[in-house]
Amino acid sequence: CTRYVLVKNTSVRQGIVDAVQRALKDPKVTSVVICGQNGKFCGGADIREFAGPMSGPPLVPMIHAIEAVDKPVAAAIEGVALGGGLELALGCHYRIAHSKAVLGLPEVTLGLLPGAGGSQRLPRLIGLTAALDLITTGRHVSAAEALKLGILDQVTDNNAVDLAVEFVRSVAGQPLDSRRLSTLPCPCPPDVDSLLDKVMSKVRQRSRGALAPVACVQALRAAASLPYAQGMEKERELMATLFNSGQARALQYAFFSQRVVGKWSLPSGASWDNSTARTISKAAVIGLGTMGRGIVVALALTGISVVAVETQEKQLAEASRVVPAMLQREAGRRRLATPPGVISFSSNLQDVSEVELVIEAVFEDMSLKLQVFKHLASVCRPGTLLCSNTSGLDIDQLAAVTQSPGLVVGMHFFAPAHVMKLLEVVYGPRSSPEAVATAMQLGKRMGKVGVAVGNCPGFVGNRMLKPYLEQANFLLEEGATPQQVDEALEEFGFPMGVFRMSDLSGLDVGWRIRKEAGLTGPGVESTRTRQGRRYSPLPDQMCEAGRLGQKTGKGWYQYDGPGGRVARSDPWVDIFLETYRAEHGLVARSITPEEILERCLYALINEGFNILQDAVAAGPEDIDAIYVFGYGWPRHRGGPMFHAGQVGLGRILERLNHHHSHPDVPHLKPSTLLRRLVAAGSPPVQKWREFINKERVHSQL
Ligand SMILES: CCCCCCC/C=C/C(=O)SCCNC(=O)CCNC(=O)[C@H](O)C(C)(C)COP(=O)(O)OP(=O)(O)OC[C@H]1O[C@@H](n2cnc3c(N)ncnc32)[C@H](O)[C@@H]1OP(=O)(O)O
Repeated sequence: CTRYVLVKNTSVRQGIVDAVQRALKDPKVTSVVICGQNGKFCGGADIREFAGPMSGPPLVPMIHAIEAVDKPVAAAIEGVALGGGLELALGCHYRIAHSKAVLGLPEVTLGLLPGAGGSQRLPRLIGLTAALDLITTGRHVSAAEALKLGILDQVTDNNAVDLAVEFVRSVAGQPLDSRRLSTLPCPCPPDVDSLLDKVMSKVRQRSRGALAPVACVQALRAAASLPYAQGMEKERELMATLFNSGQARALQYAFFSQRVVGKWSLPSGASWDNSTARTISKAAVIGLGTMGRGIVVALALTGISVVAVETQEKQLAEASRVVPAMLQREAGRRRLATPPGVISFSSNLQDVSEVELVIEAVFEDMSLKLQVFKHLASVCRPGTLLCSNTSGLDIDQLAAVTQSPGLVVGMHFFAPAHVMKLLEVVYGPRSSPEAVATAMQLGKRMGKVGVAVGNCPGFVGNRMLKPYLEQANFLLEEGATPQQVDEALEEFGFPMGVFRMSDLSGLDVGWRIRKEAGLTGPGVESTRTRQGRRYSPLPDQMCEAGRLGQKTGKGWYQYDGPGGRVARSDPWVDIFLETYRAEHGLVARSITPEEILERCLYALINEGFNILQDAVAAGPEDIDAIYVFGYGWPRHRGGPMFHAGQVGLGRILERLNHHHSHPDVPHLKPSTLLRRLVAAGSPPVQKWREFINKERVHSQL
């Protein structure tokens, strides 16, 4: 990393060891201040170095040696003190920070724990309860919060290094024993065991199957119950287990994927570093349903003035009441004092004439969207960027009805739009680099992880979801229950299985799309083959029976009335499935969780390979970021494409071939790209981009 001082970087550690030794030996030095370069204290270990063997002075003894020094040592924290950076500061006797500094122990988000004494020193400094919160969530805290928690001794709006120098001079000669955290007892509440048990069950529930949060609680239990040296031994053991786990590799990959997708590039050669984004200060949102309202809030939170338009009076009145409250709540959650943006509500499309960018968020219906785009093209001043919040419709068709198709892109938000991190920025064949750059930059301002994707039905996320859903329905036909399928997926780490999710989002969403595609509806014959492919009419029949999910109180599960949230299995569904199988001459068989995972996940992964092959996504990181941030793919499994690499591409190919050859499980024909990767010796995921580009040059894809 060029911008942050990283302690695992060998030369930095060696530099600190040498300087401290010089200071110790020099009788003229009475006190020491450790600071970073260029206003940044330390971002922690260099994550890239985790892949190789560690060289140079180890961190743990280095921090211990600093703590043992008999001259006062202060950390002057500017910018960030994260991970190993904060652990270094905890080894110092005093911590002085600038008011804008950010502190934290985010190791858990990288599949690790604070393994340079942080898990043992922090609870001794701020108490077990607060340390459990910071270490198991990895959340960053402001200097003000850190001061309140007791992590910092002083905070300044002026120069933190100057203050630290003045401070350590003032305490030179004073006893340091009480400042050496490793020597202190850990302040614990009286019911320490019950607290630890409670936190353990919370982290297990929150991050199903993730190892690091569990190890963090174990390390903190050691801090609470053991002397420091034994606690350190436990920290070392736990760290060694985590360090070599696939989960740490997956989470570190996810950290870099999130940054890789920001450096977008299009097949045309346009990219983040050769395209100029416009800065937007006034925008409009058309359509104030659930999505539109969330988008208005997300925009307003960035300080952009928003014209919120809804032509239906009732919906407009409701939105005018609900949106300000949503904005207030979200601003509070993000600890923003007052919502900065200004929102004006209108029922007149004419009122968007002065804005720089419009996001259309009307109902997902092409003819309606075309009508809105035509209208916008006539109302907006020339040069206005027109974006559609569509989840899979053709962006180019929308662009075609405007005078400037280059200024049209898709901005696919995920519900709730002011909360969910993912934003697919969809470029059509005519979208200009400027339009893509502006949408990506706007996404970043809204705190989203923006991923630039090509224009095809469903884009990346929903295109991959289709074969996944299809296989889940086929499994019901073959003998599985919705609970069995959901349990296998939830055990894998999804927060919700496919049927529970479908009940939450409403079964009618997919029903409408299938009707538009002519797959179901009046006049369509009720067979298990439609448009030449195996088709399961099960979800259509559920909708026909009025079971639309949570909103009707009944779907794949039953709920306590419409809008109910707690899913309970429903004997009606079992009878429905049995009757269906009998009608179609299907004999239920027993289906294992392994088969469920293979059929659902490998189908989704296979579509991911097709997407890479078609250049709809620039690289596997794009797909993985989409799935982690928008579709609940467990982050500790990196993303579907990373997971494929972990399982082994050869194995995925073999299982897809196996299911594909089964007479009743078509659709799983392995993608050409997957075959070619396997033939090339299954290179690691980080090499796929290069491989694909080479194959494309040689016309092998
Ligand atoms: C017995 C063994 C003992 C070993 C114990 C080791 C214990 C220590 C463990 C750790 O310290 S783990 C690392 C903890 N630190 C972090 O998790 C910080 C991660 N970084 C961030 O949160 C952010 O990057 C930031 C520092 C808050 C800055 O955010 P900003 O938005 O300003 O910039 P970014 O785009 O995120 O980053 C810029 C650039 O820097 C790269 N980078 C950032 N942090 C690291 C890192 N820790 N390691 C490697 N590289 C890092 C990032 O990827 C960007 O690179 P480019 O994309 O520009 O190439």
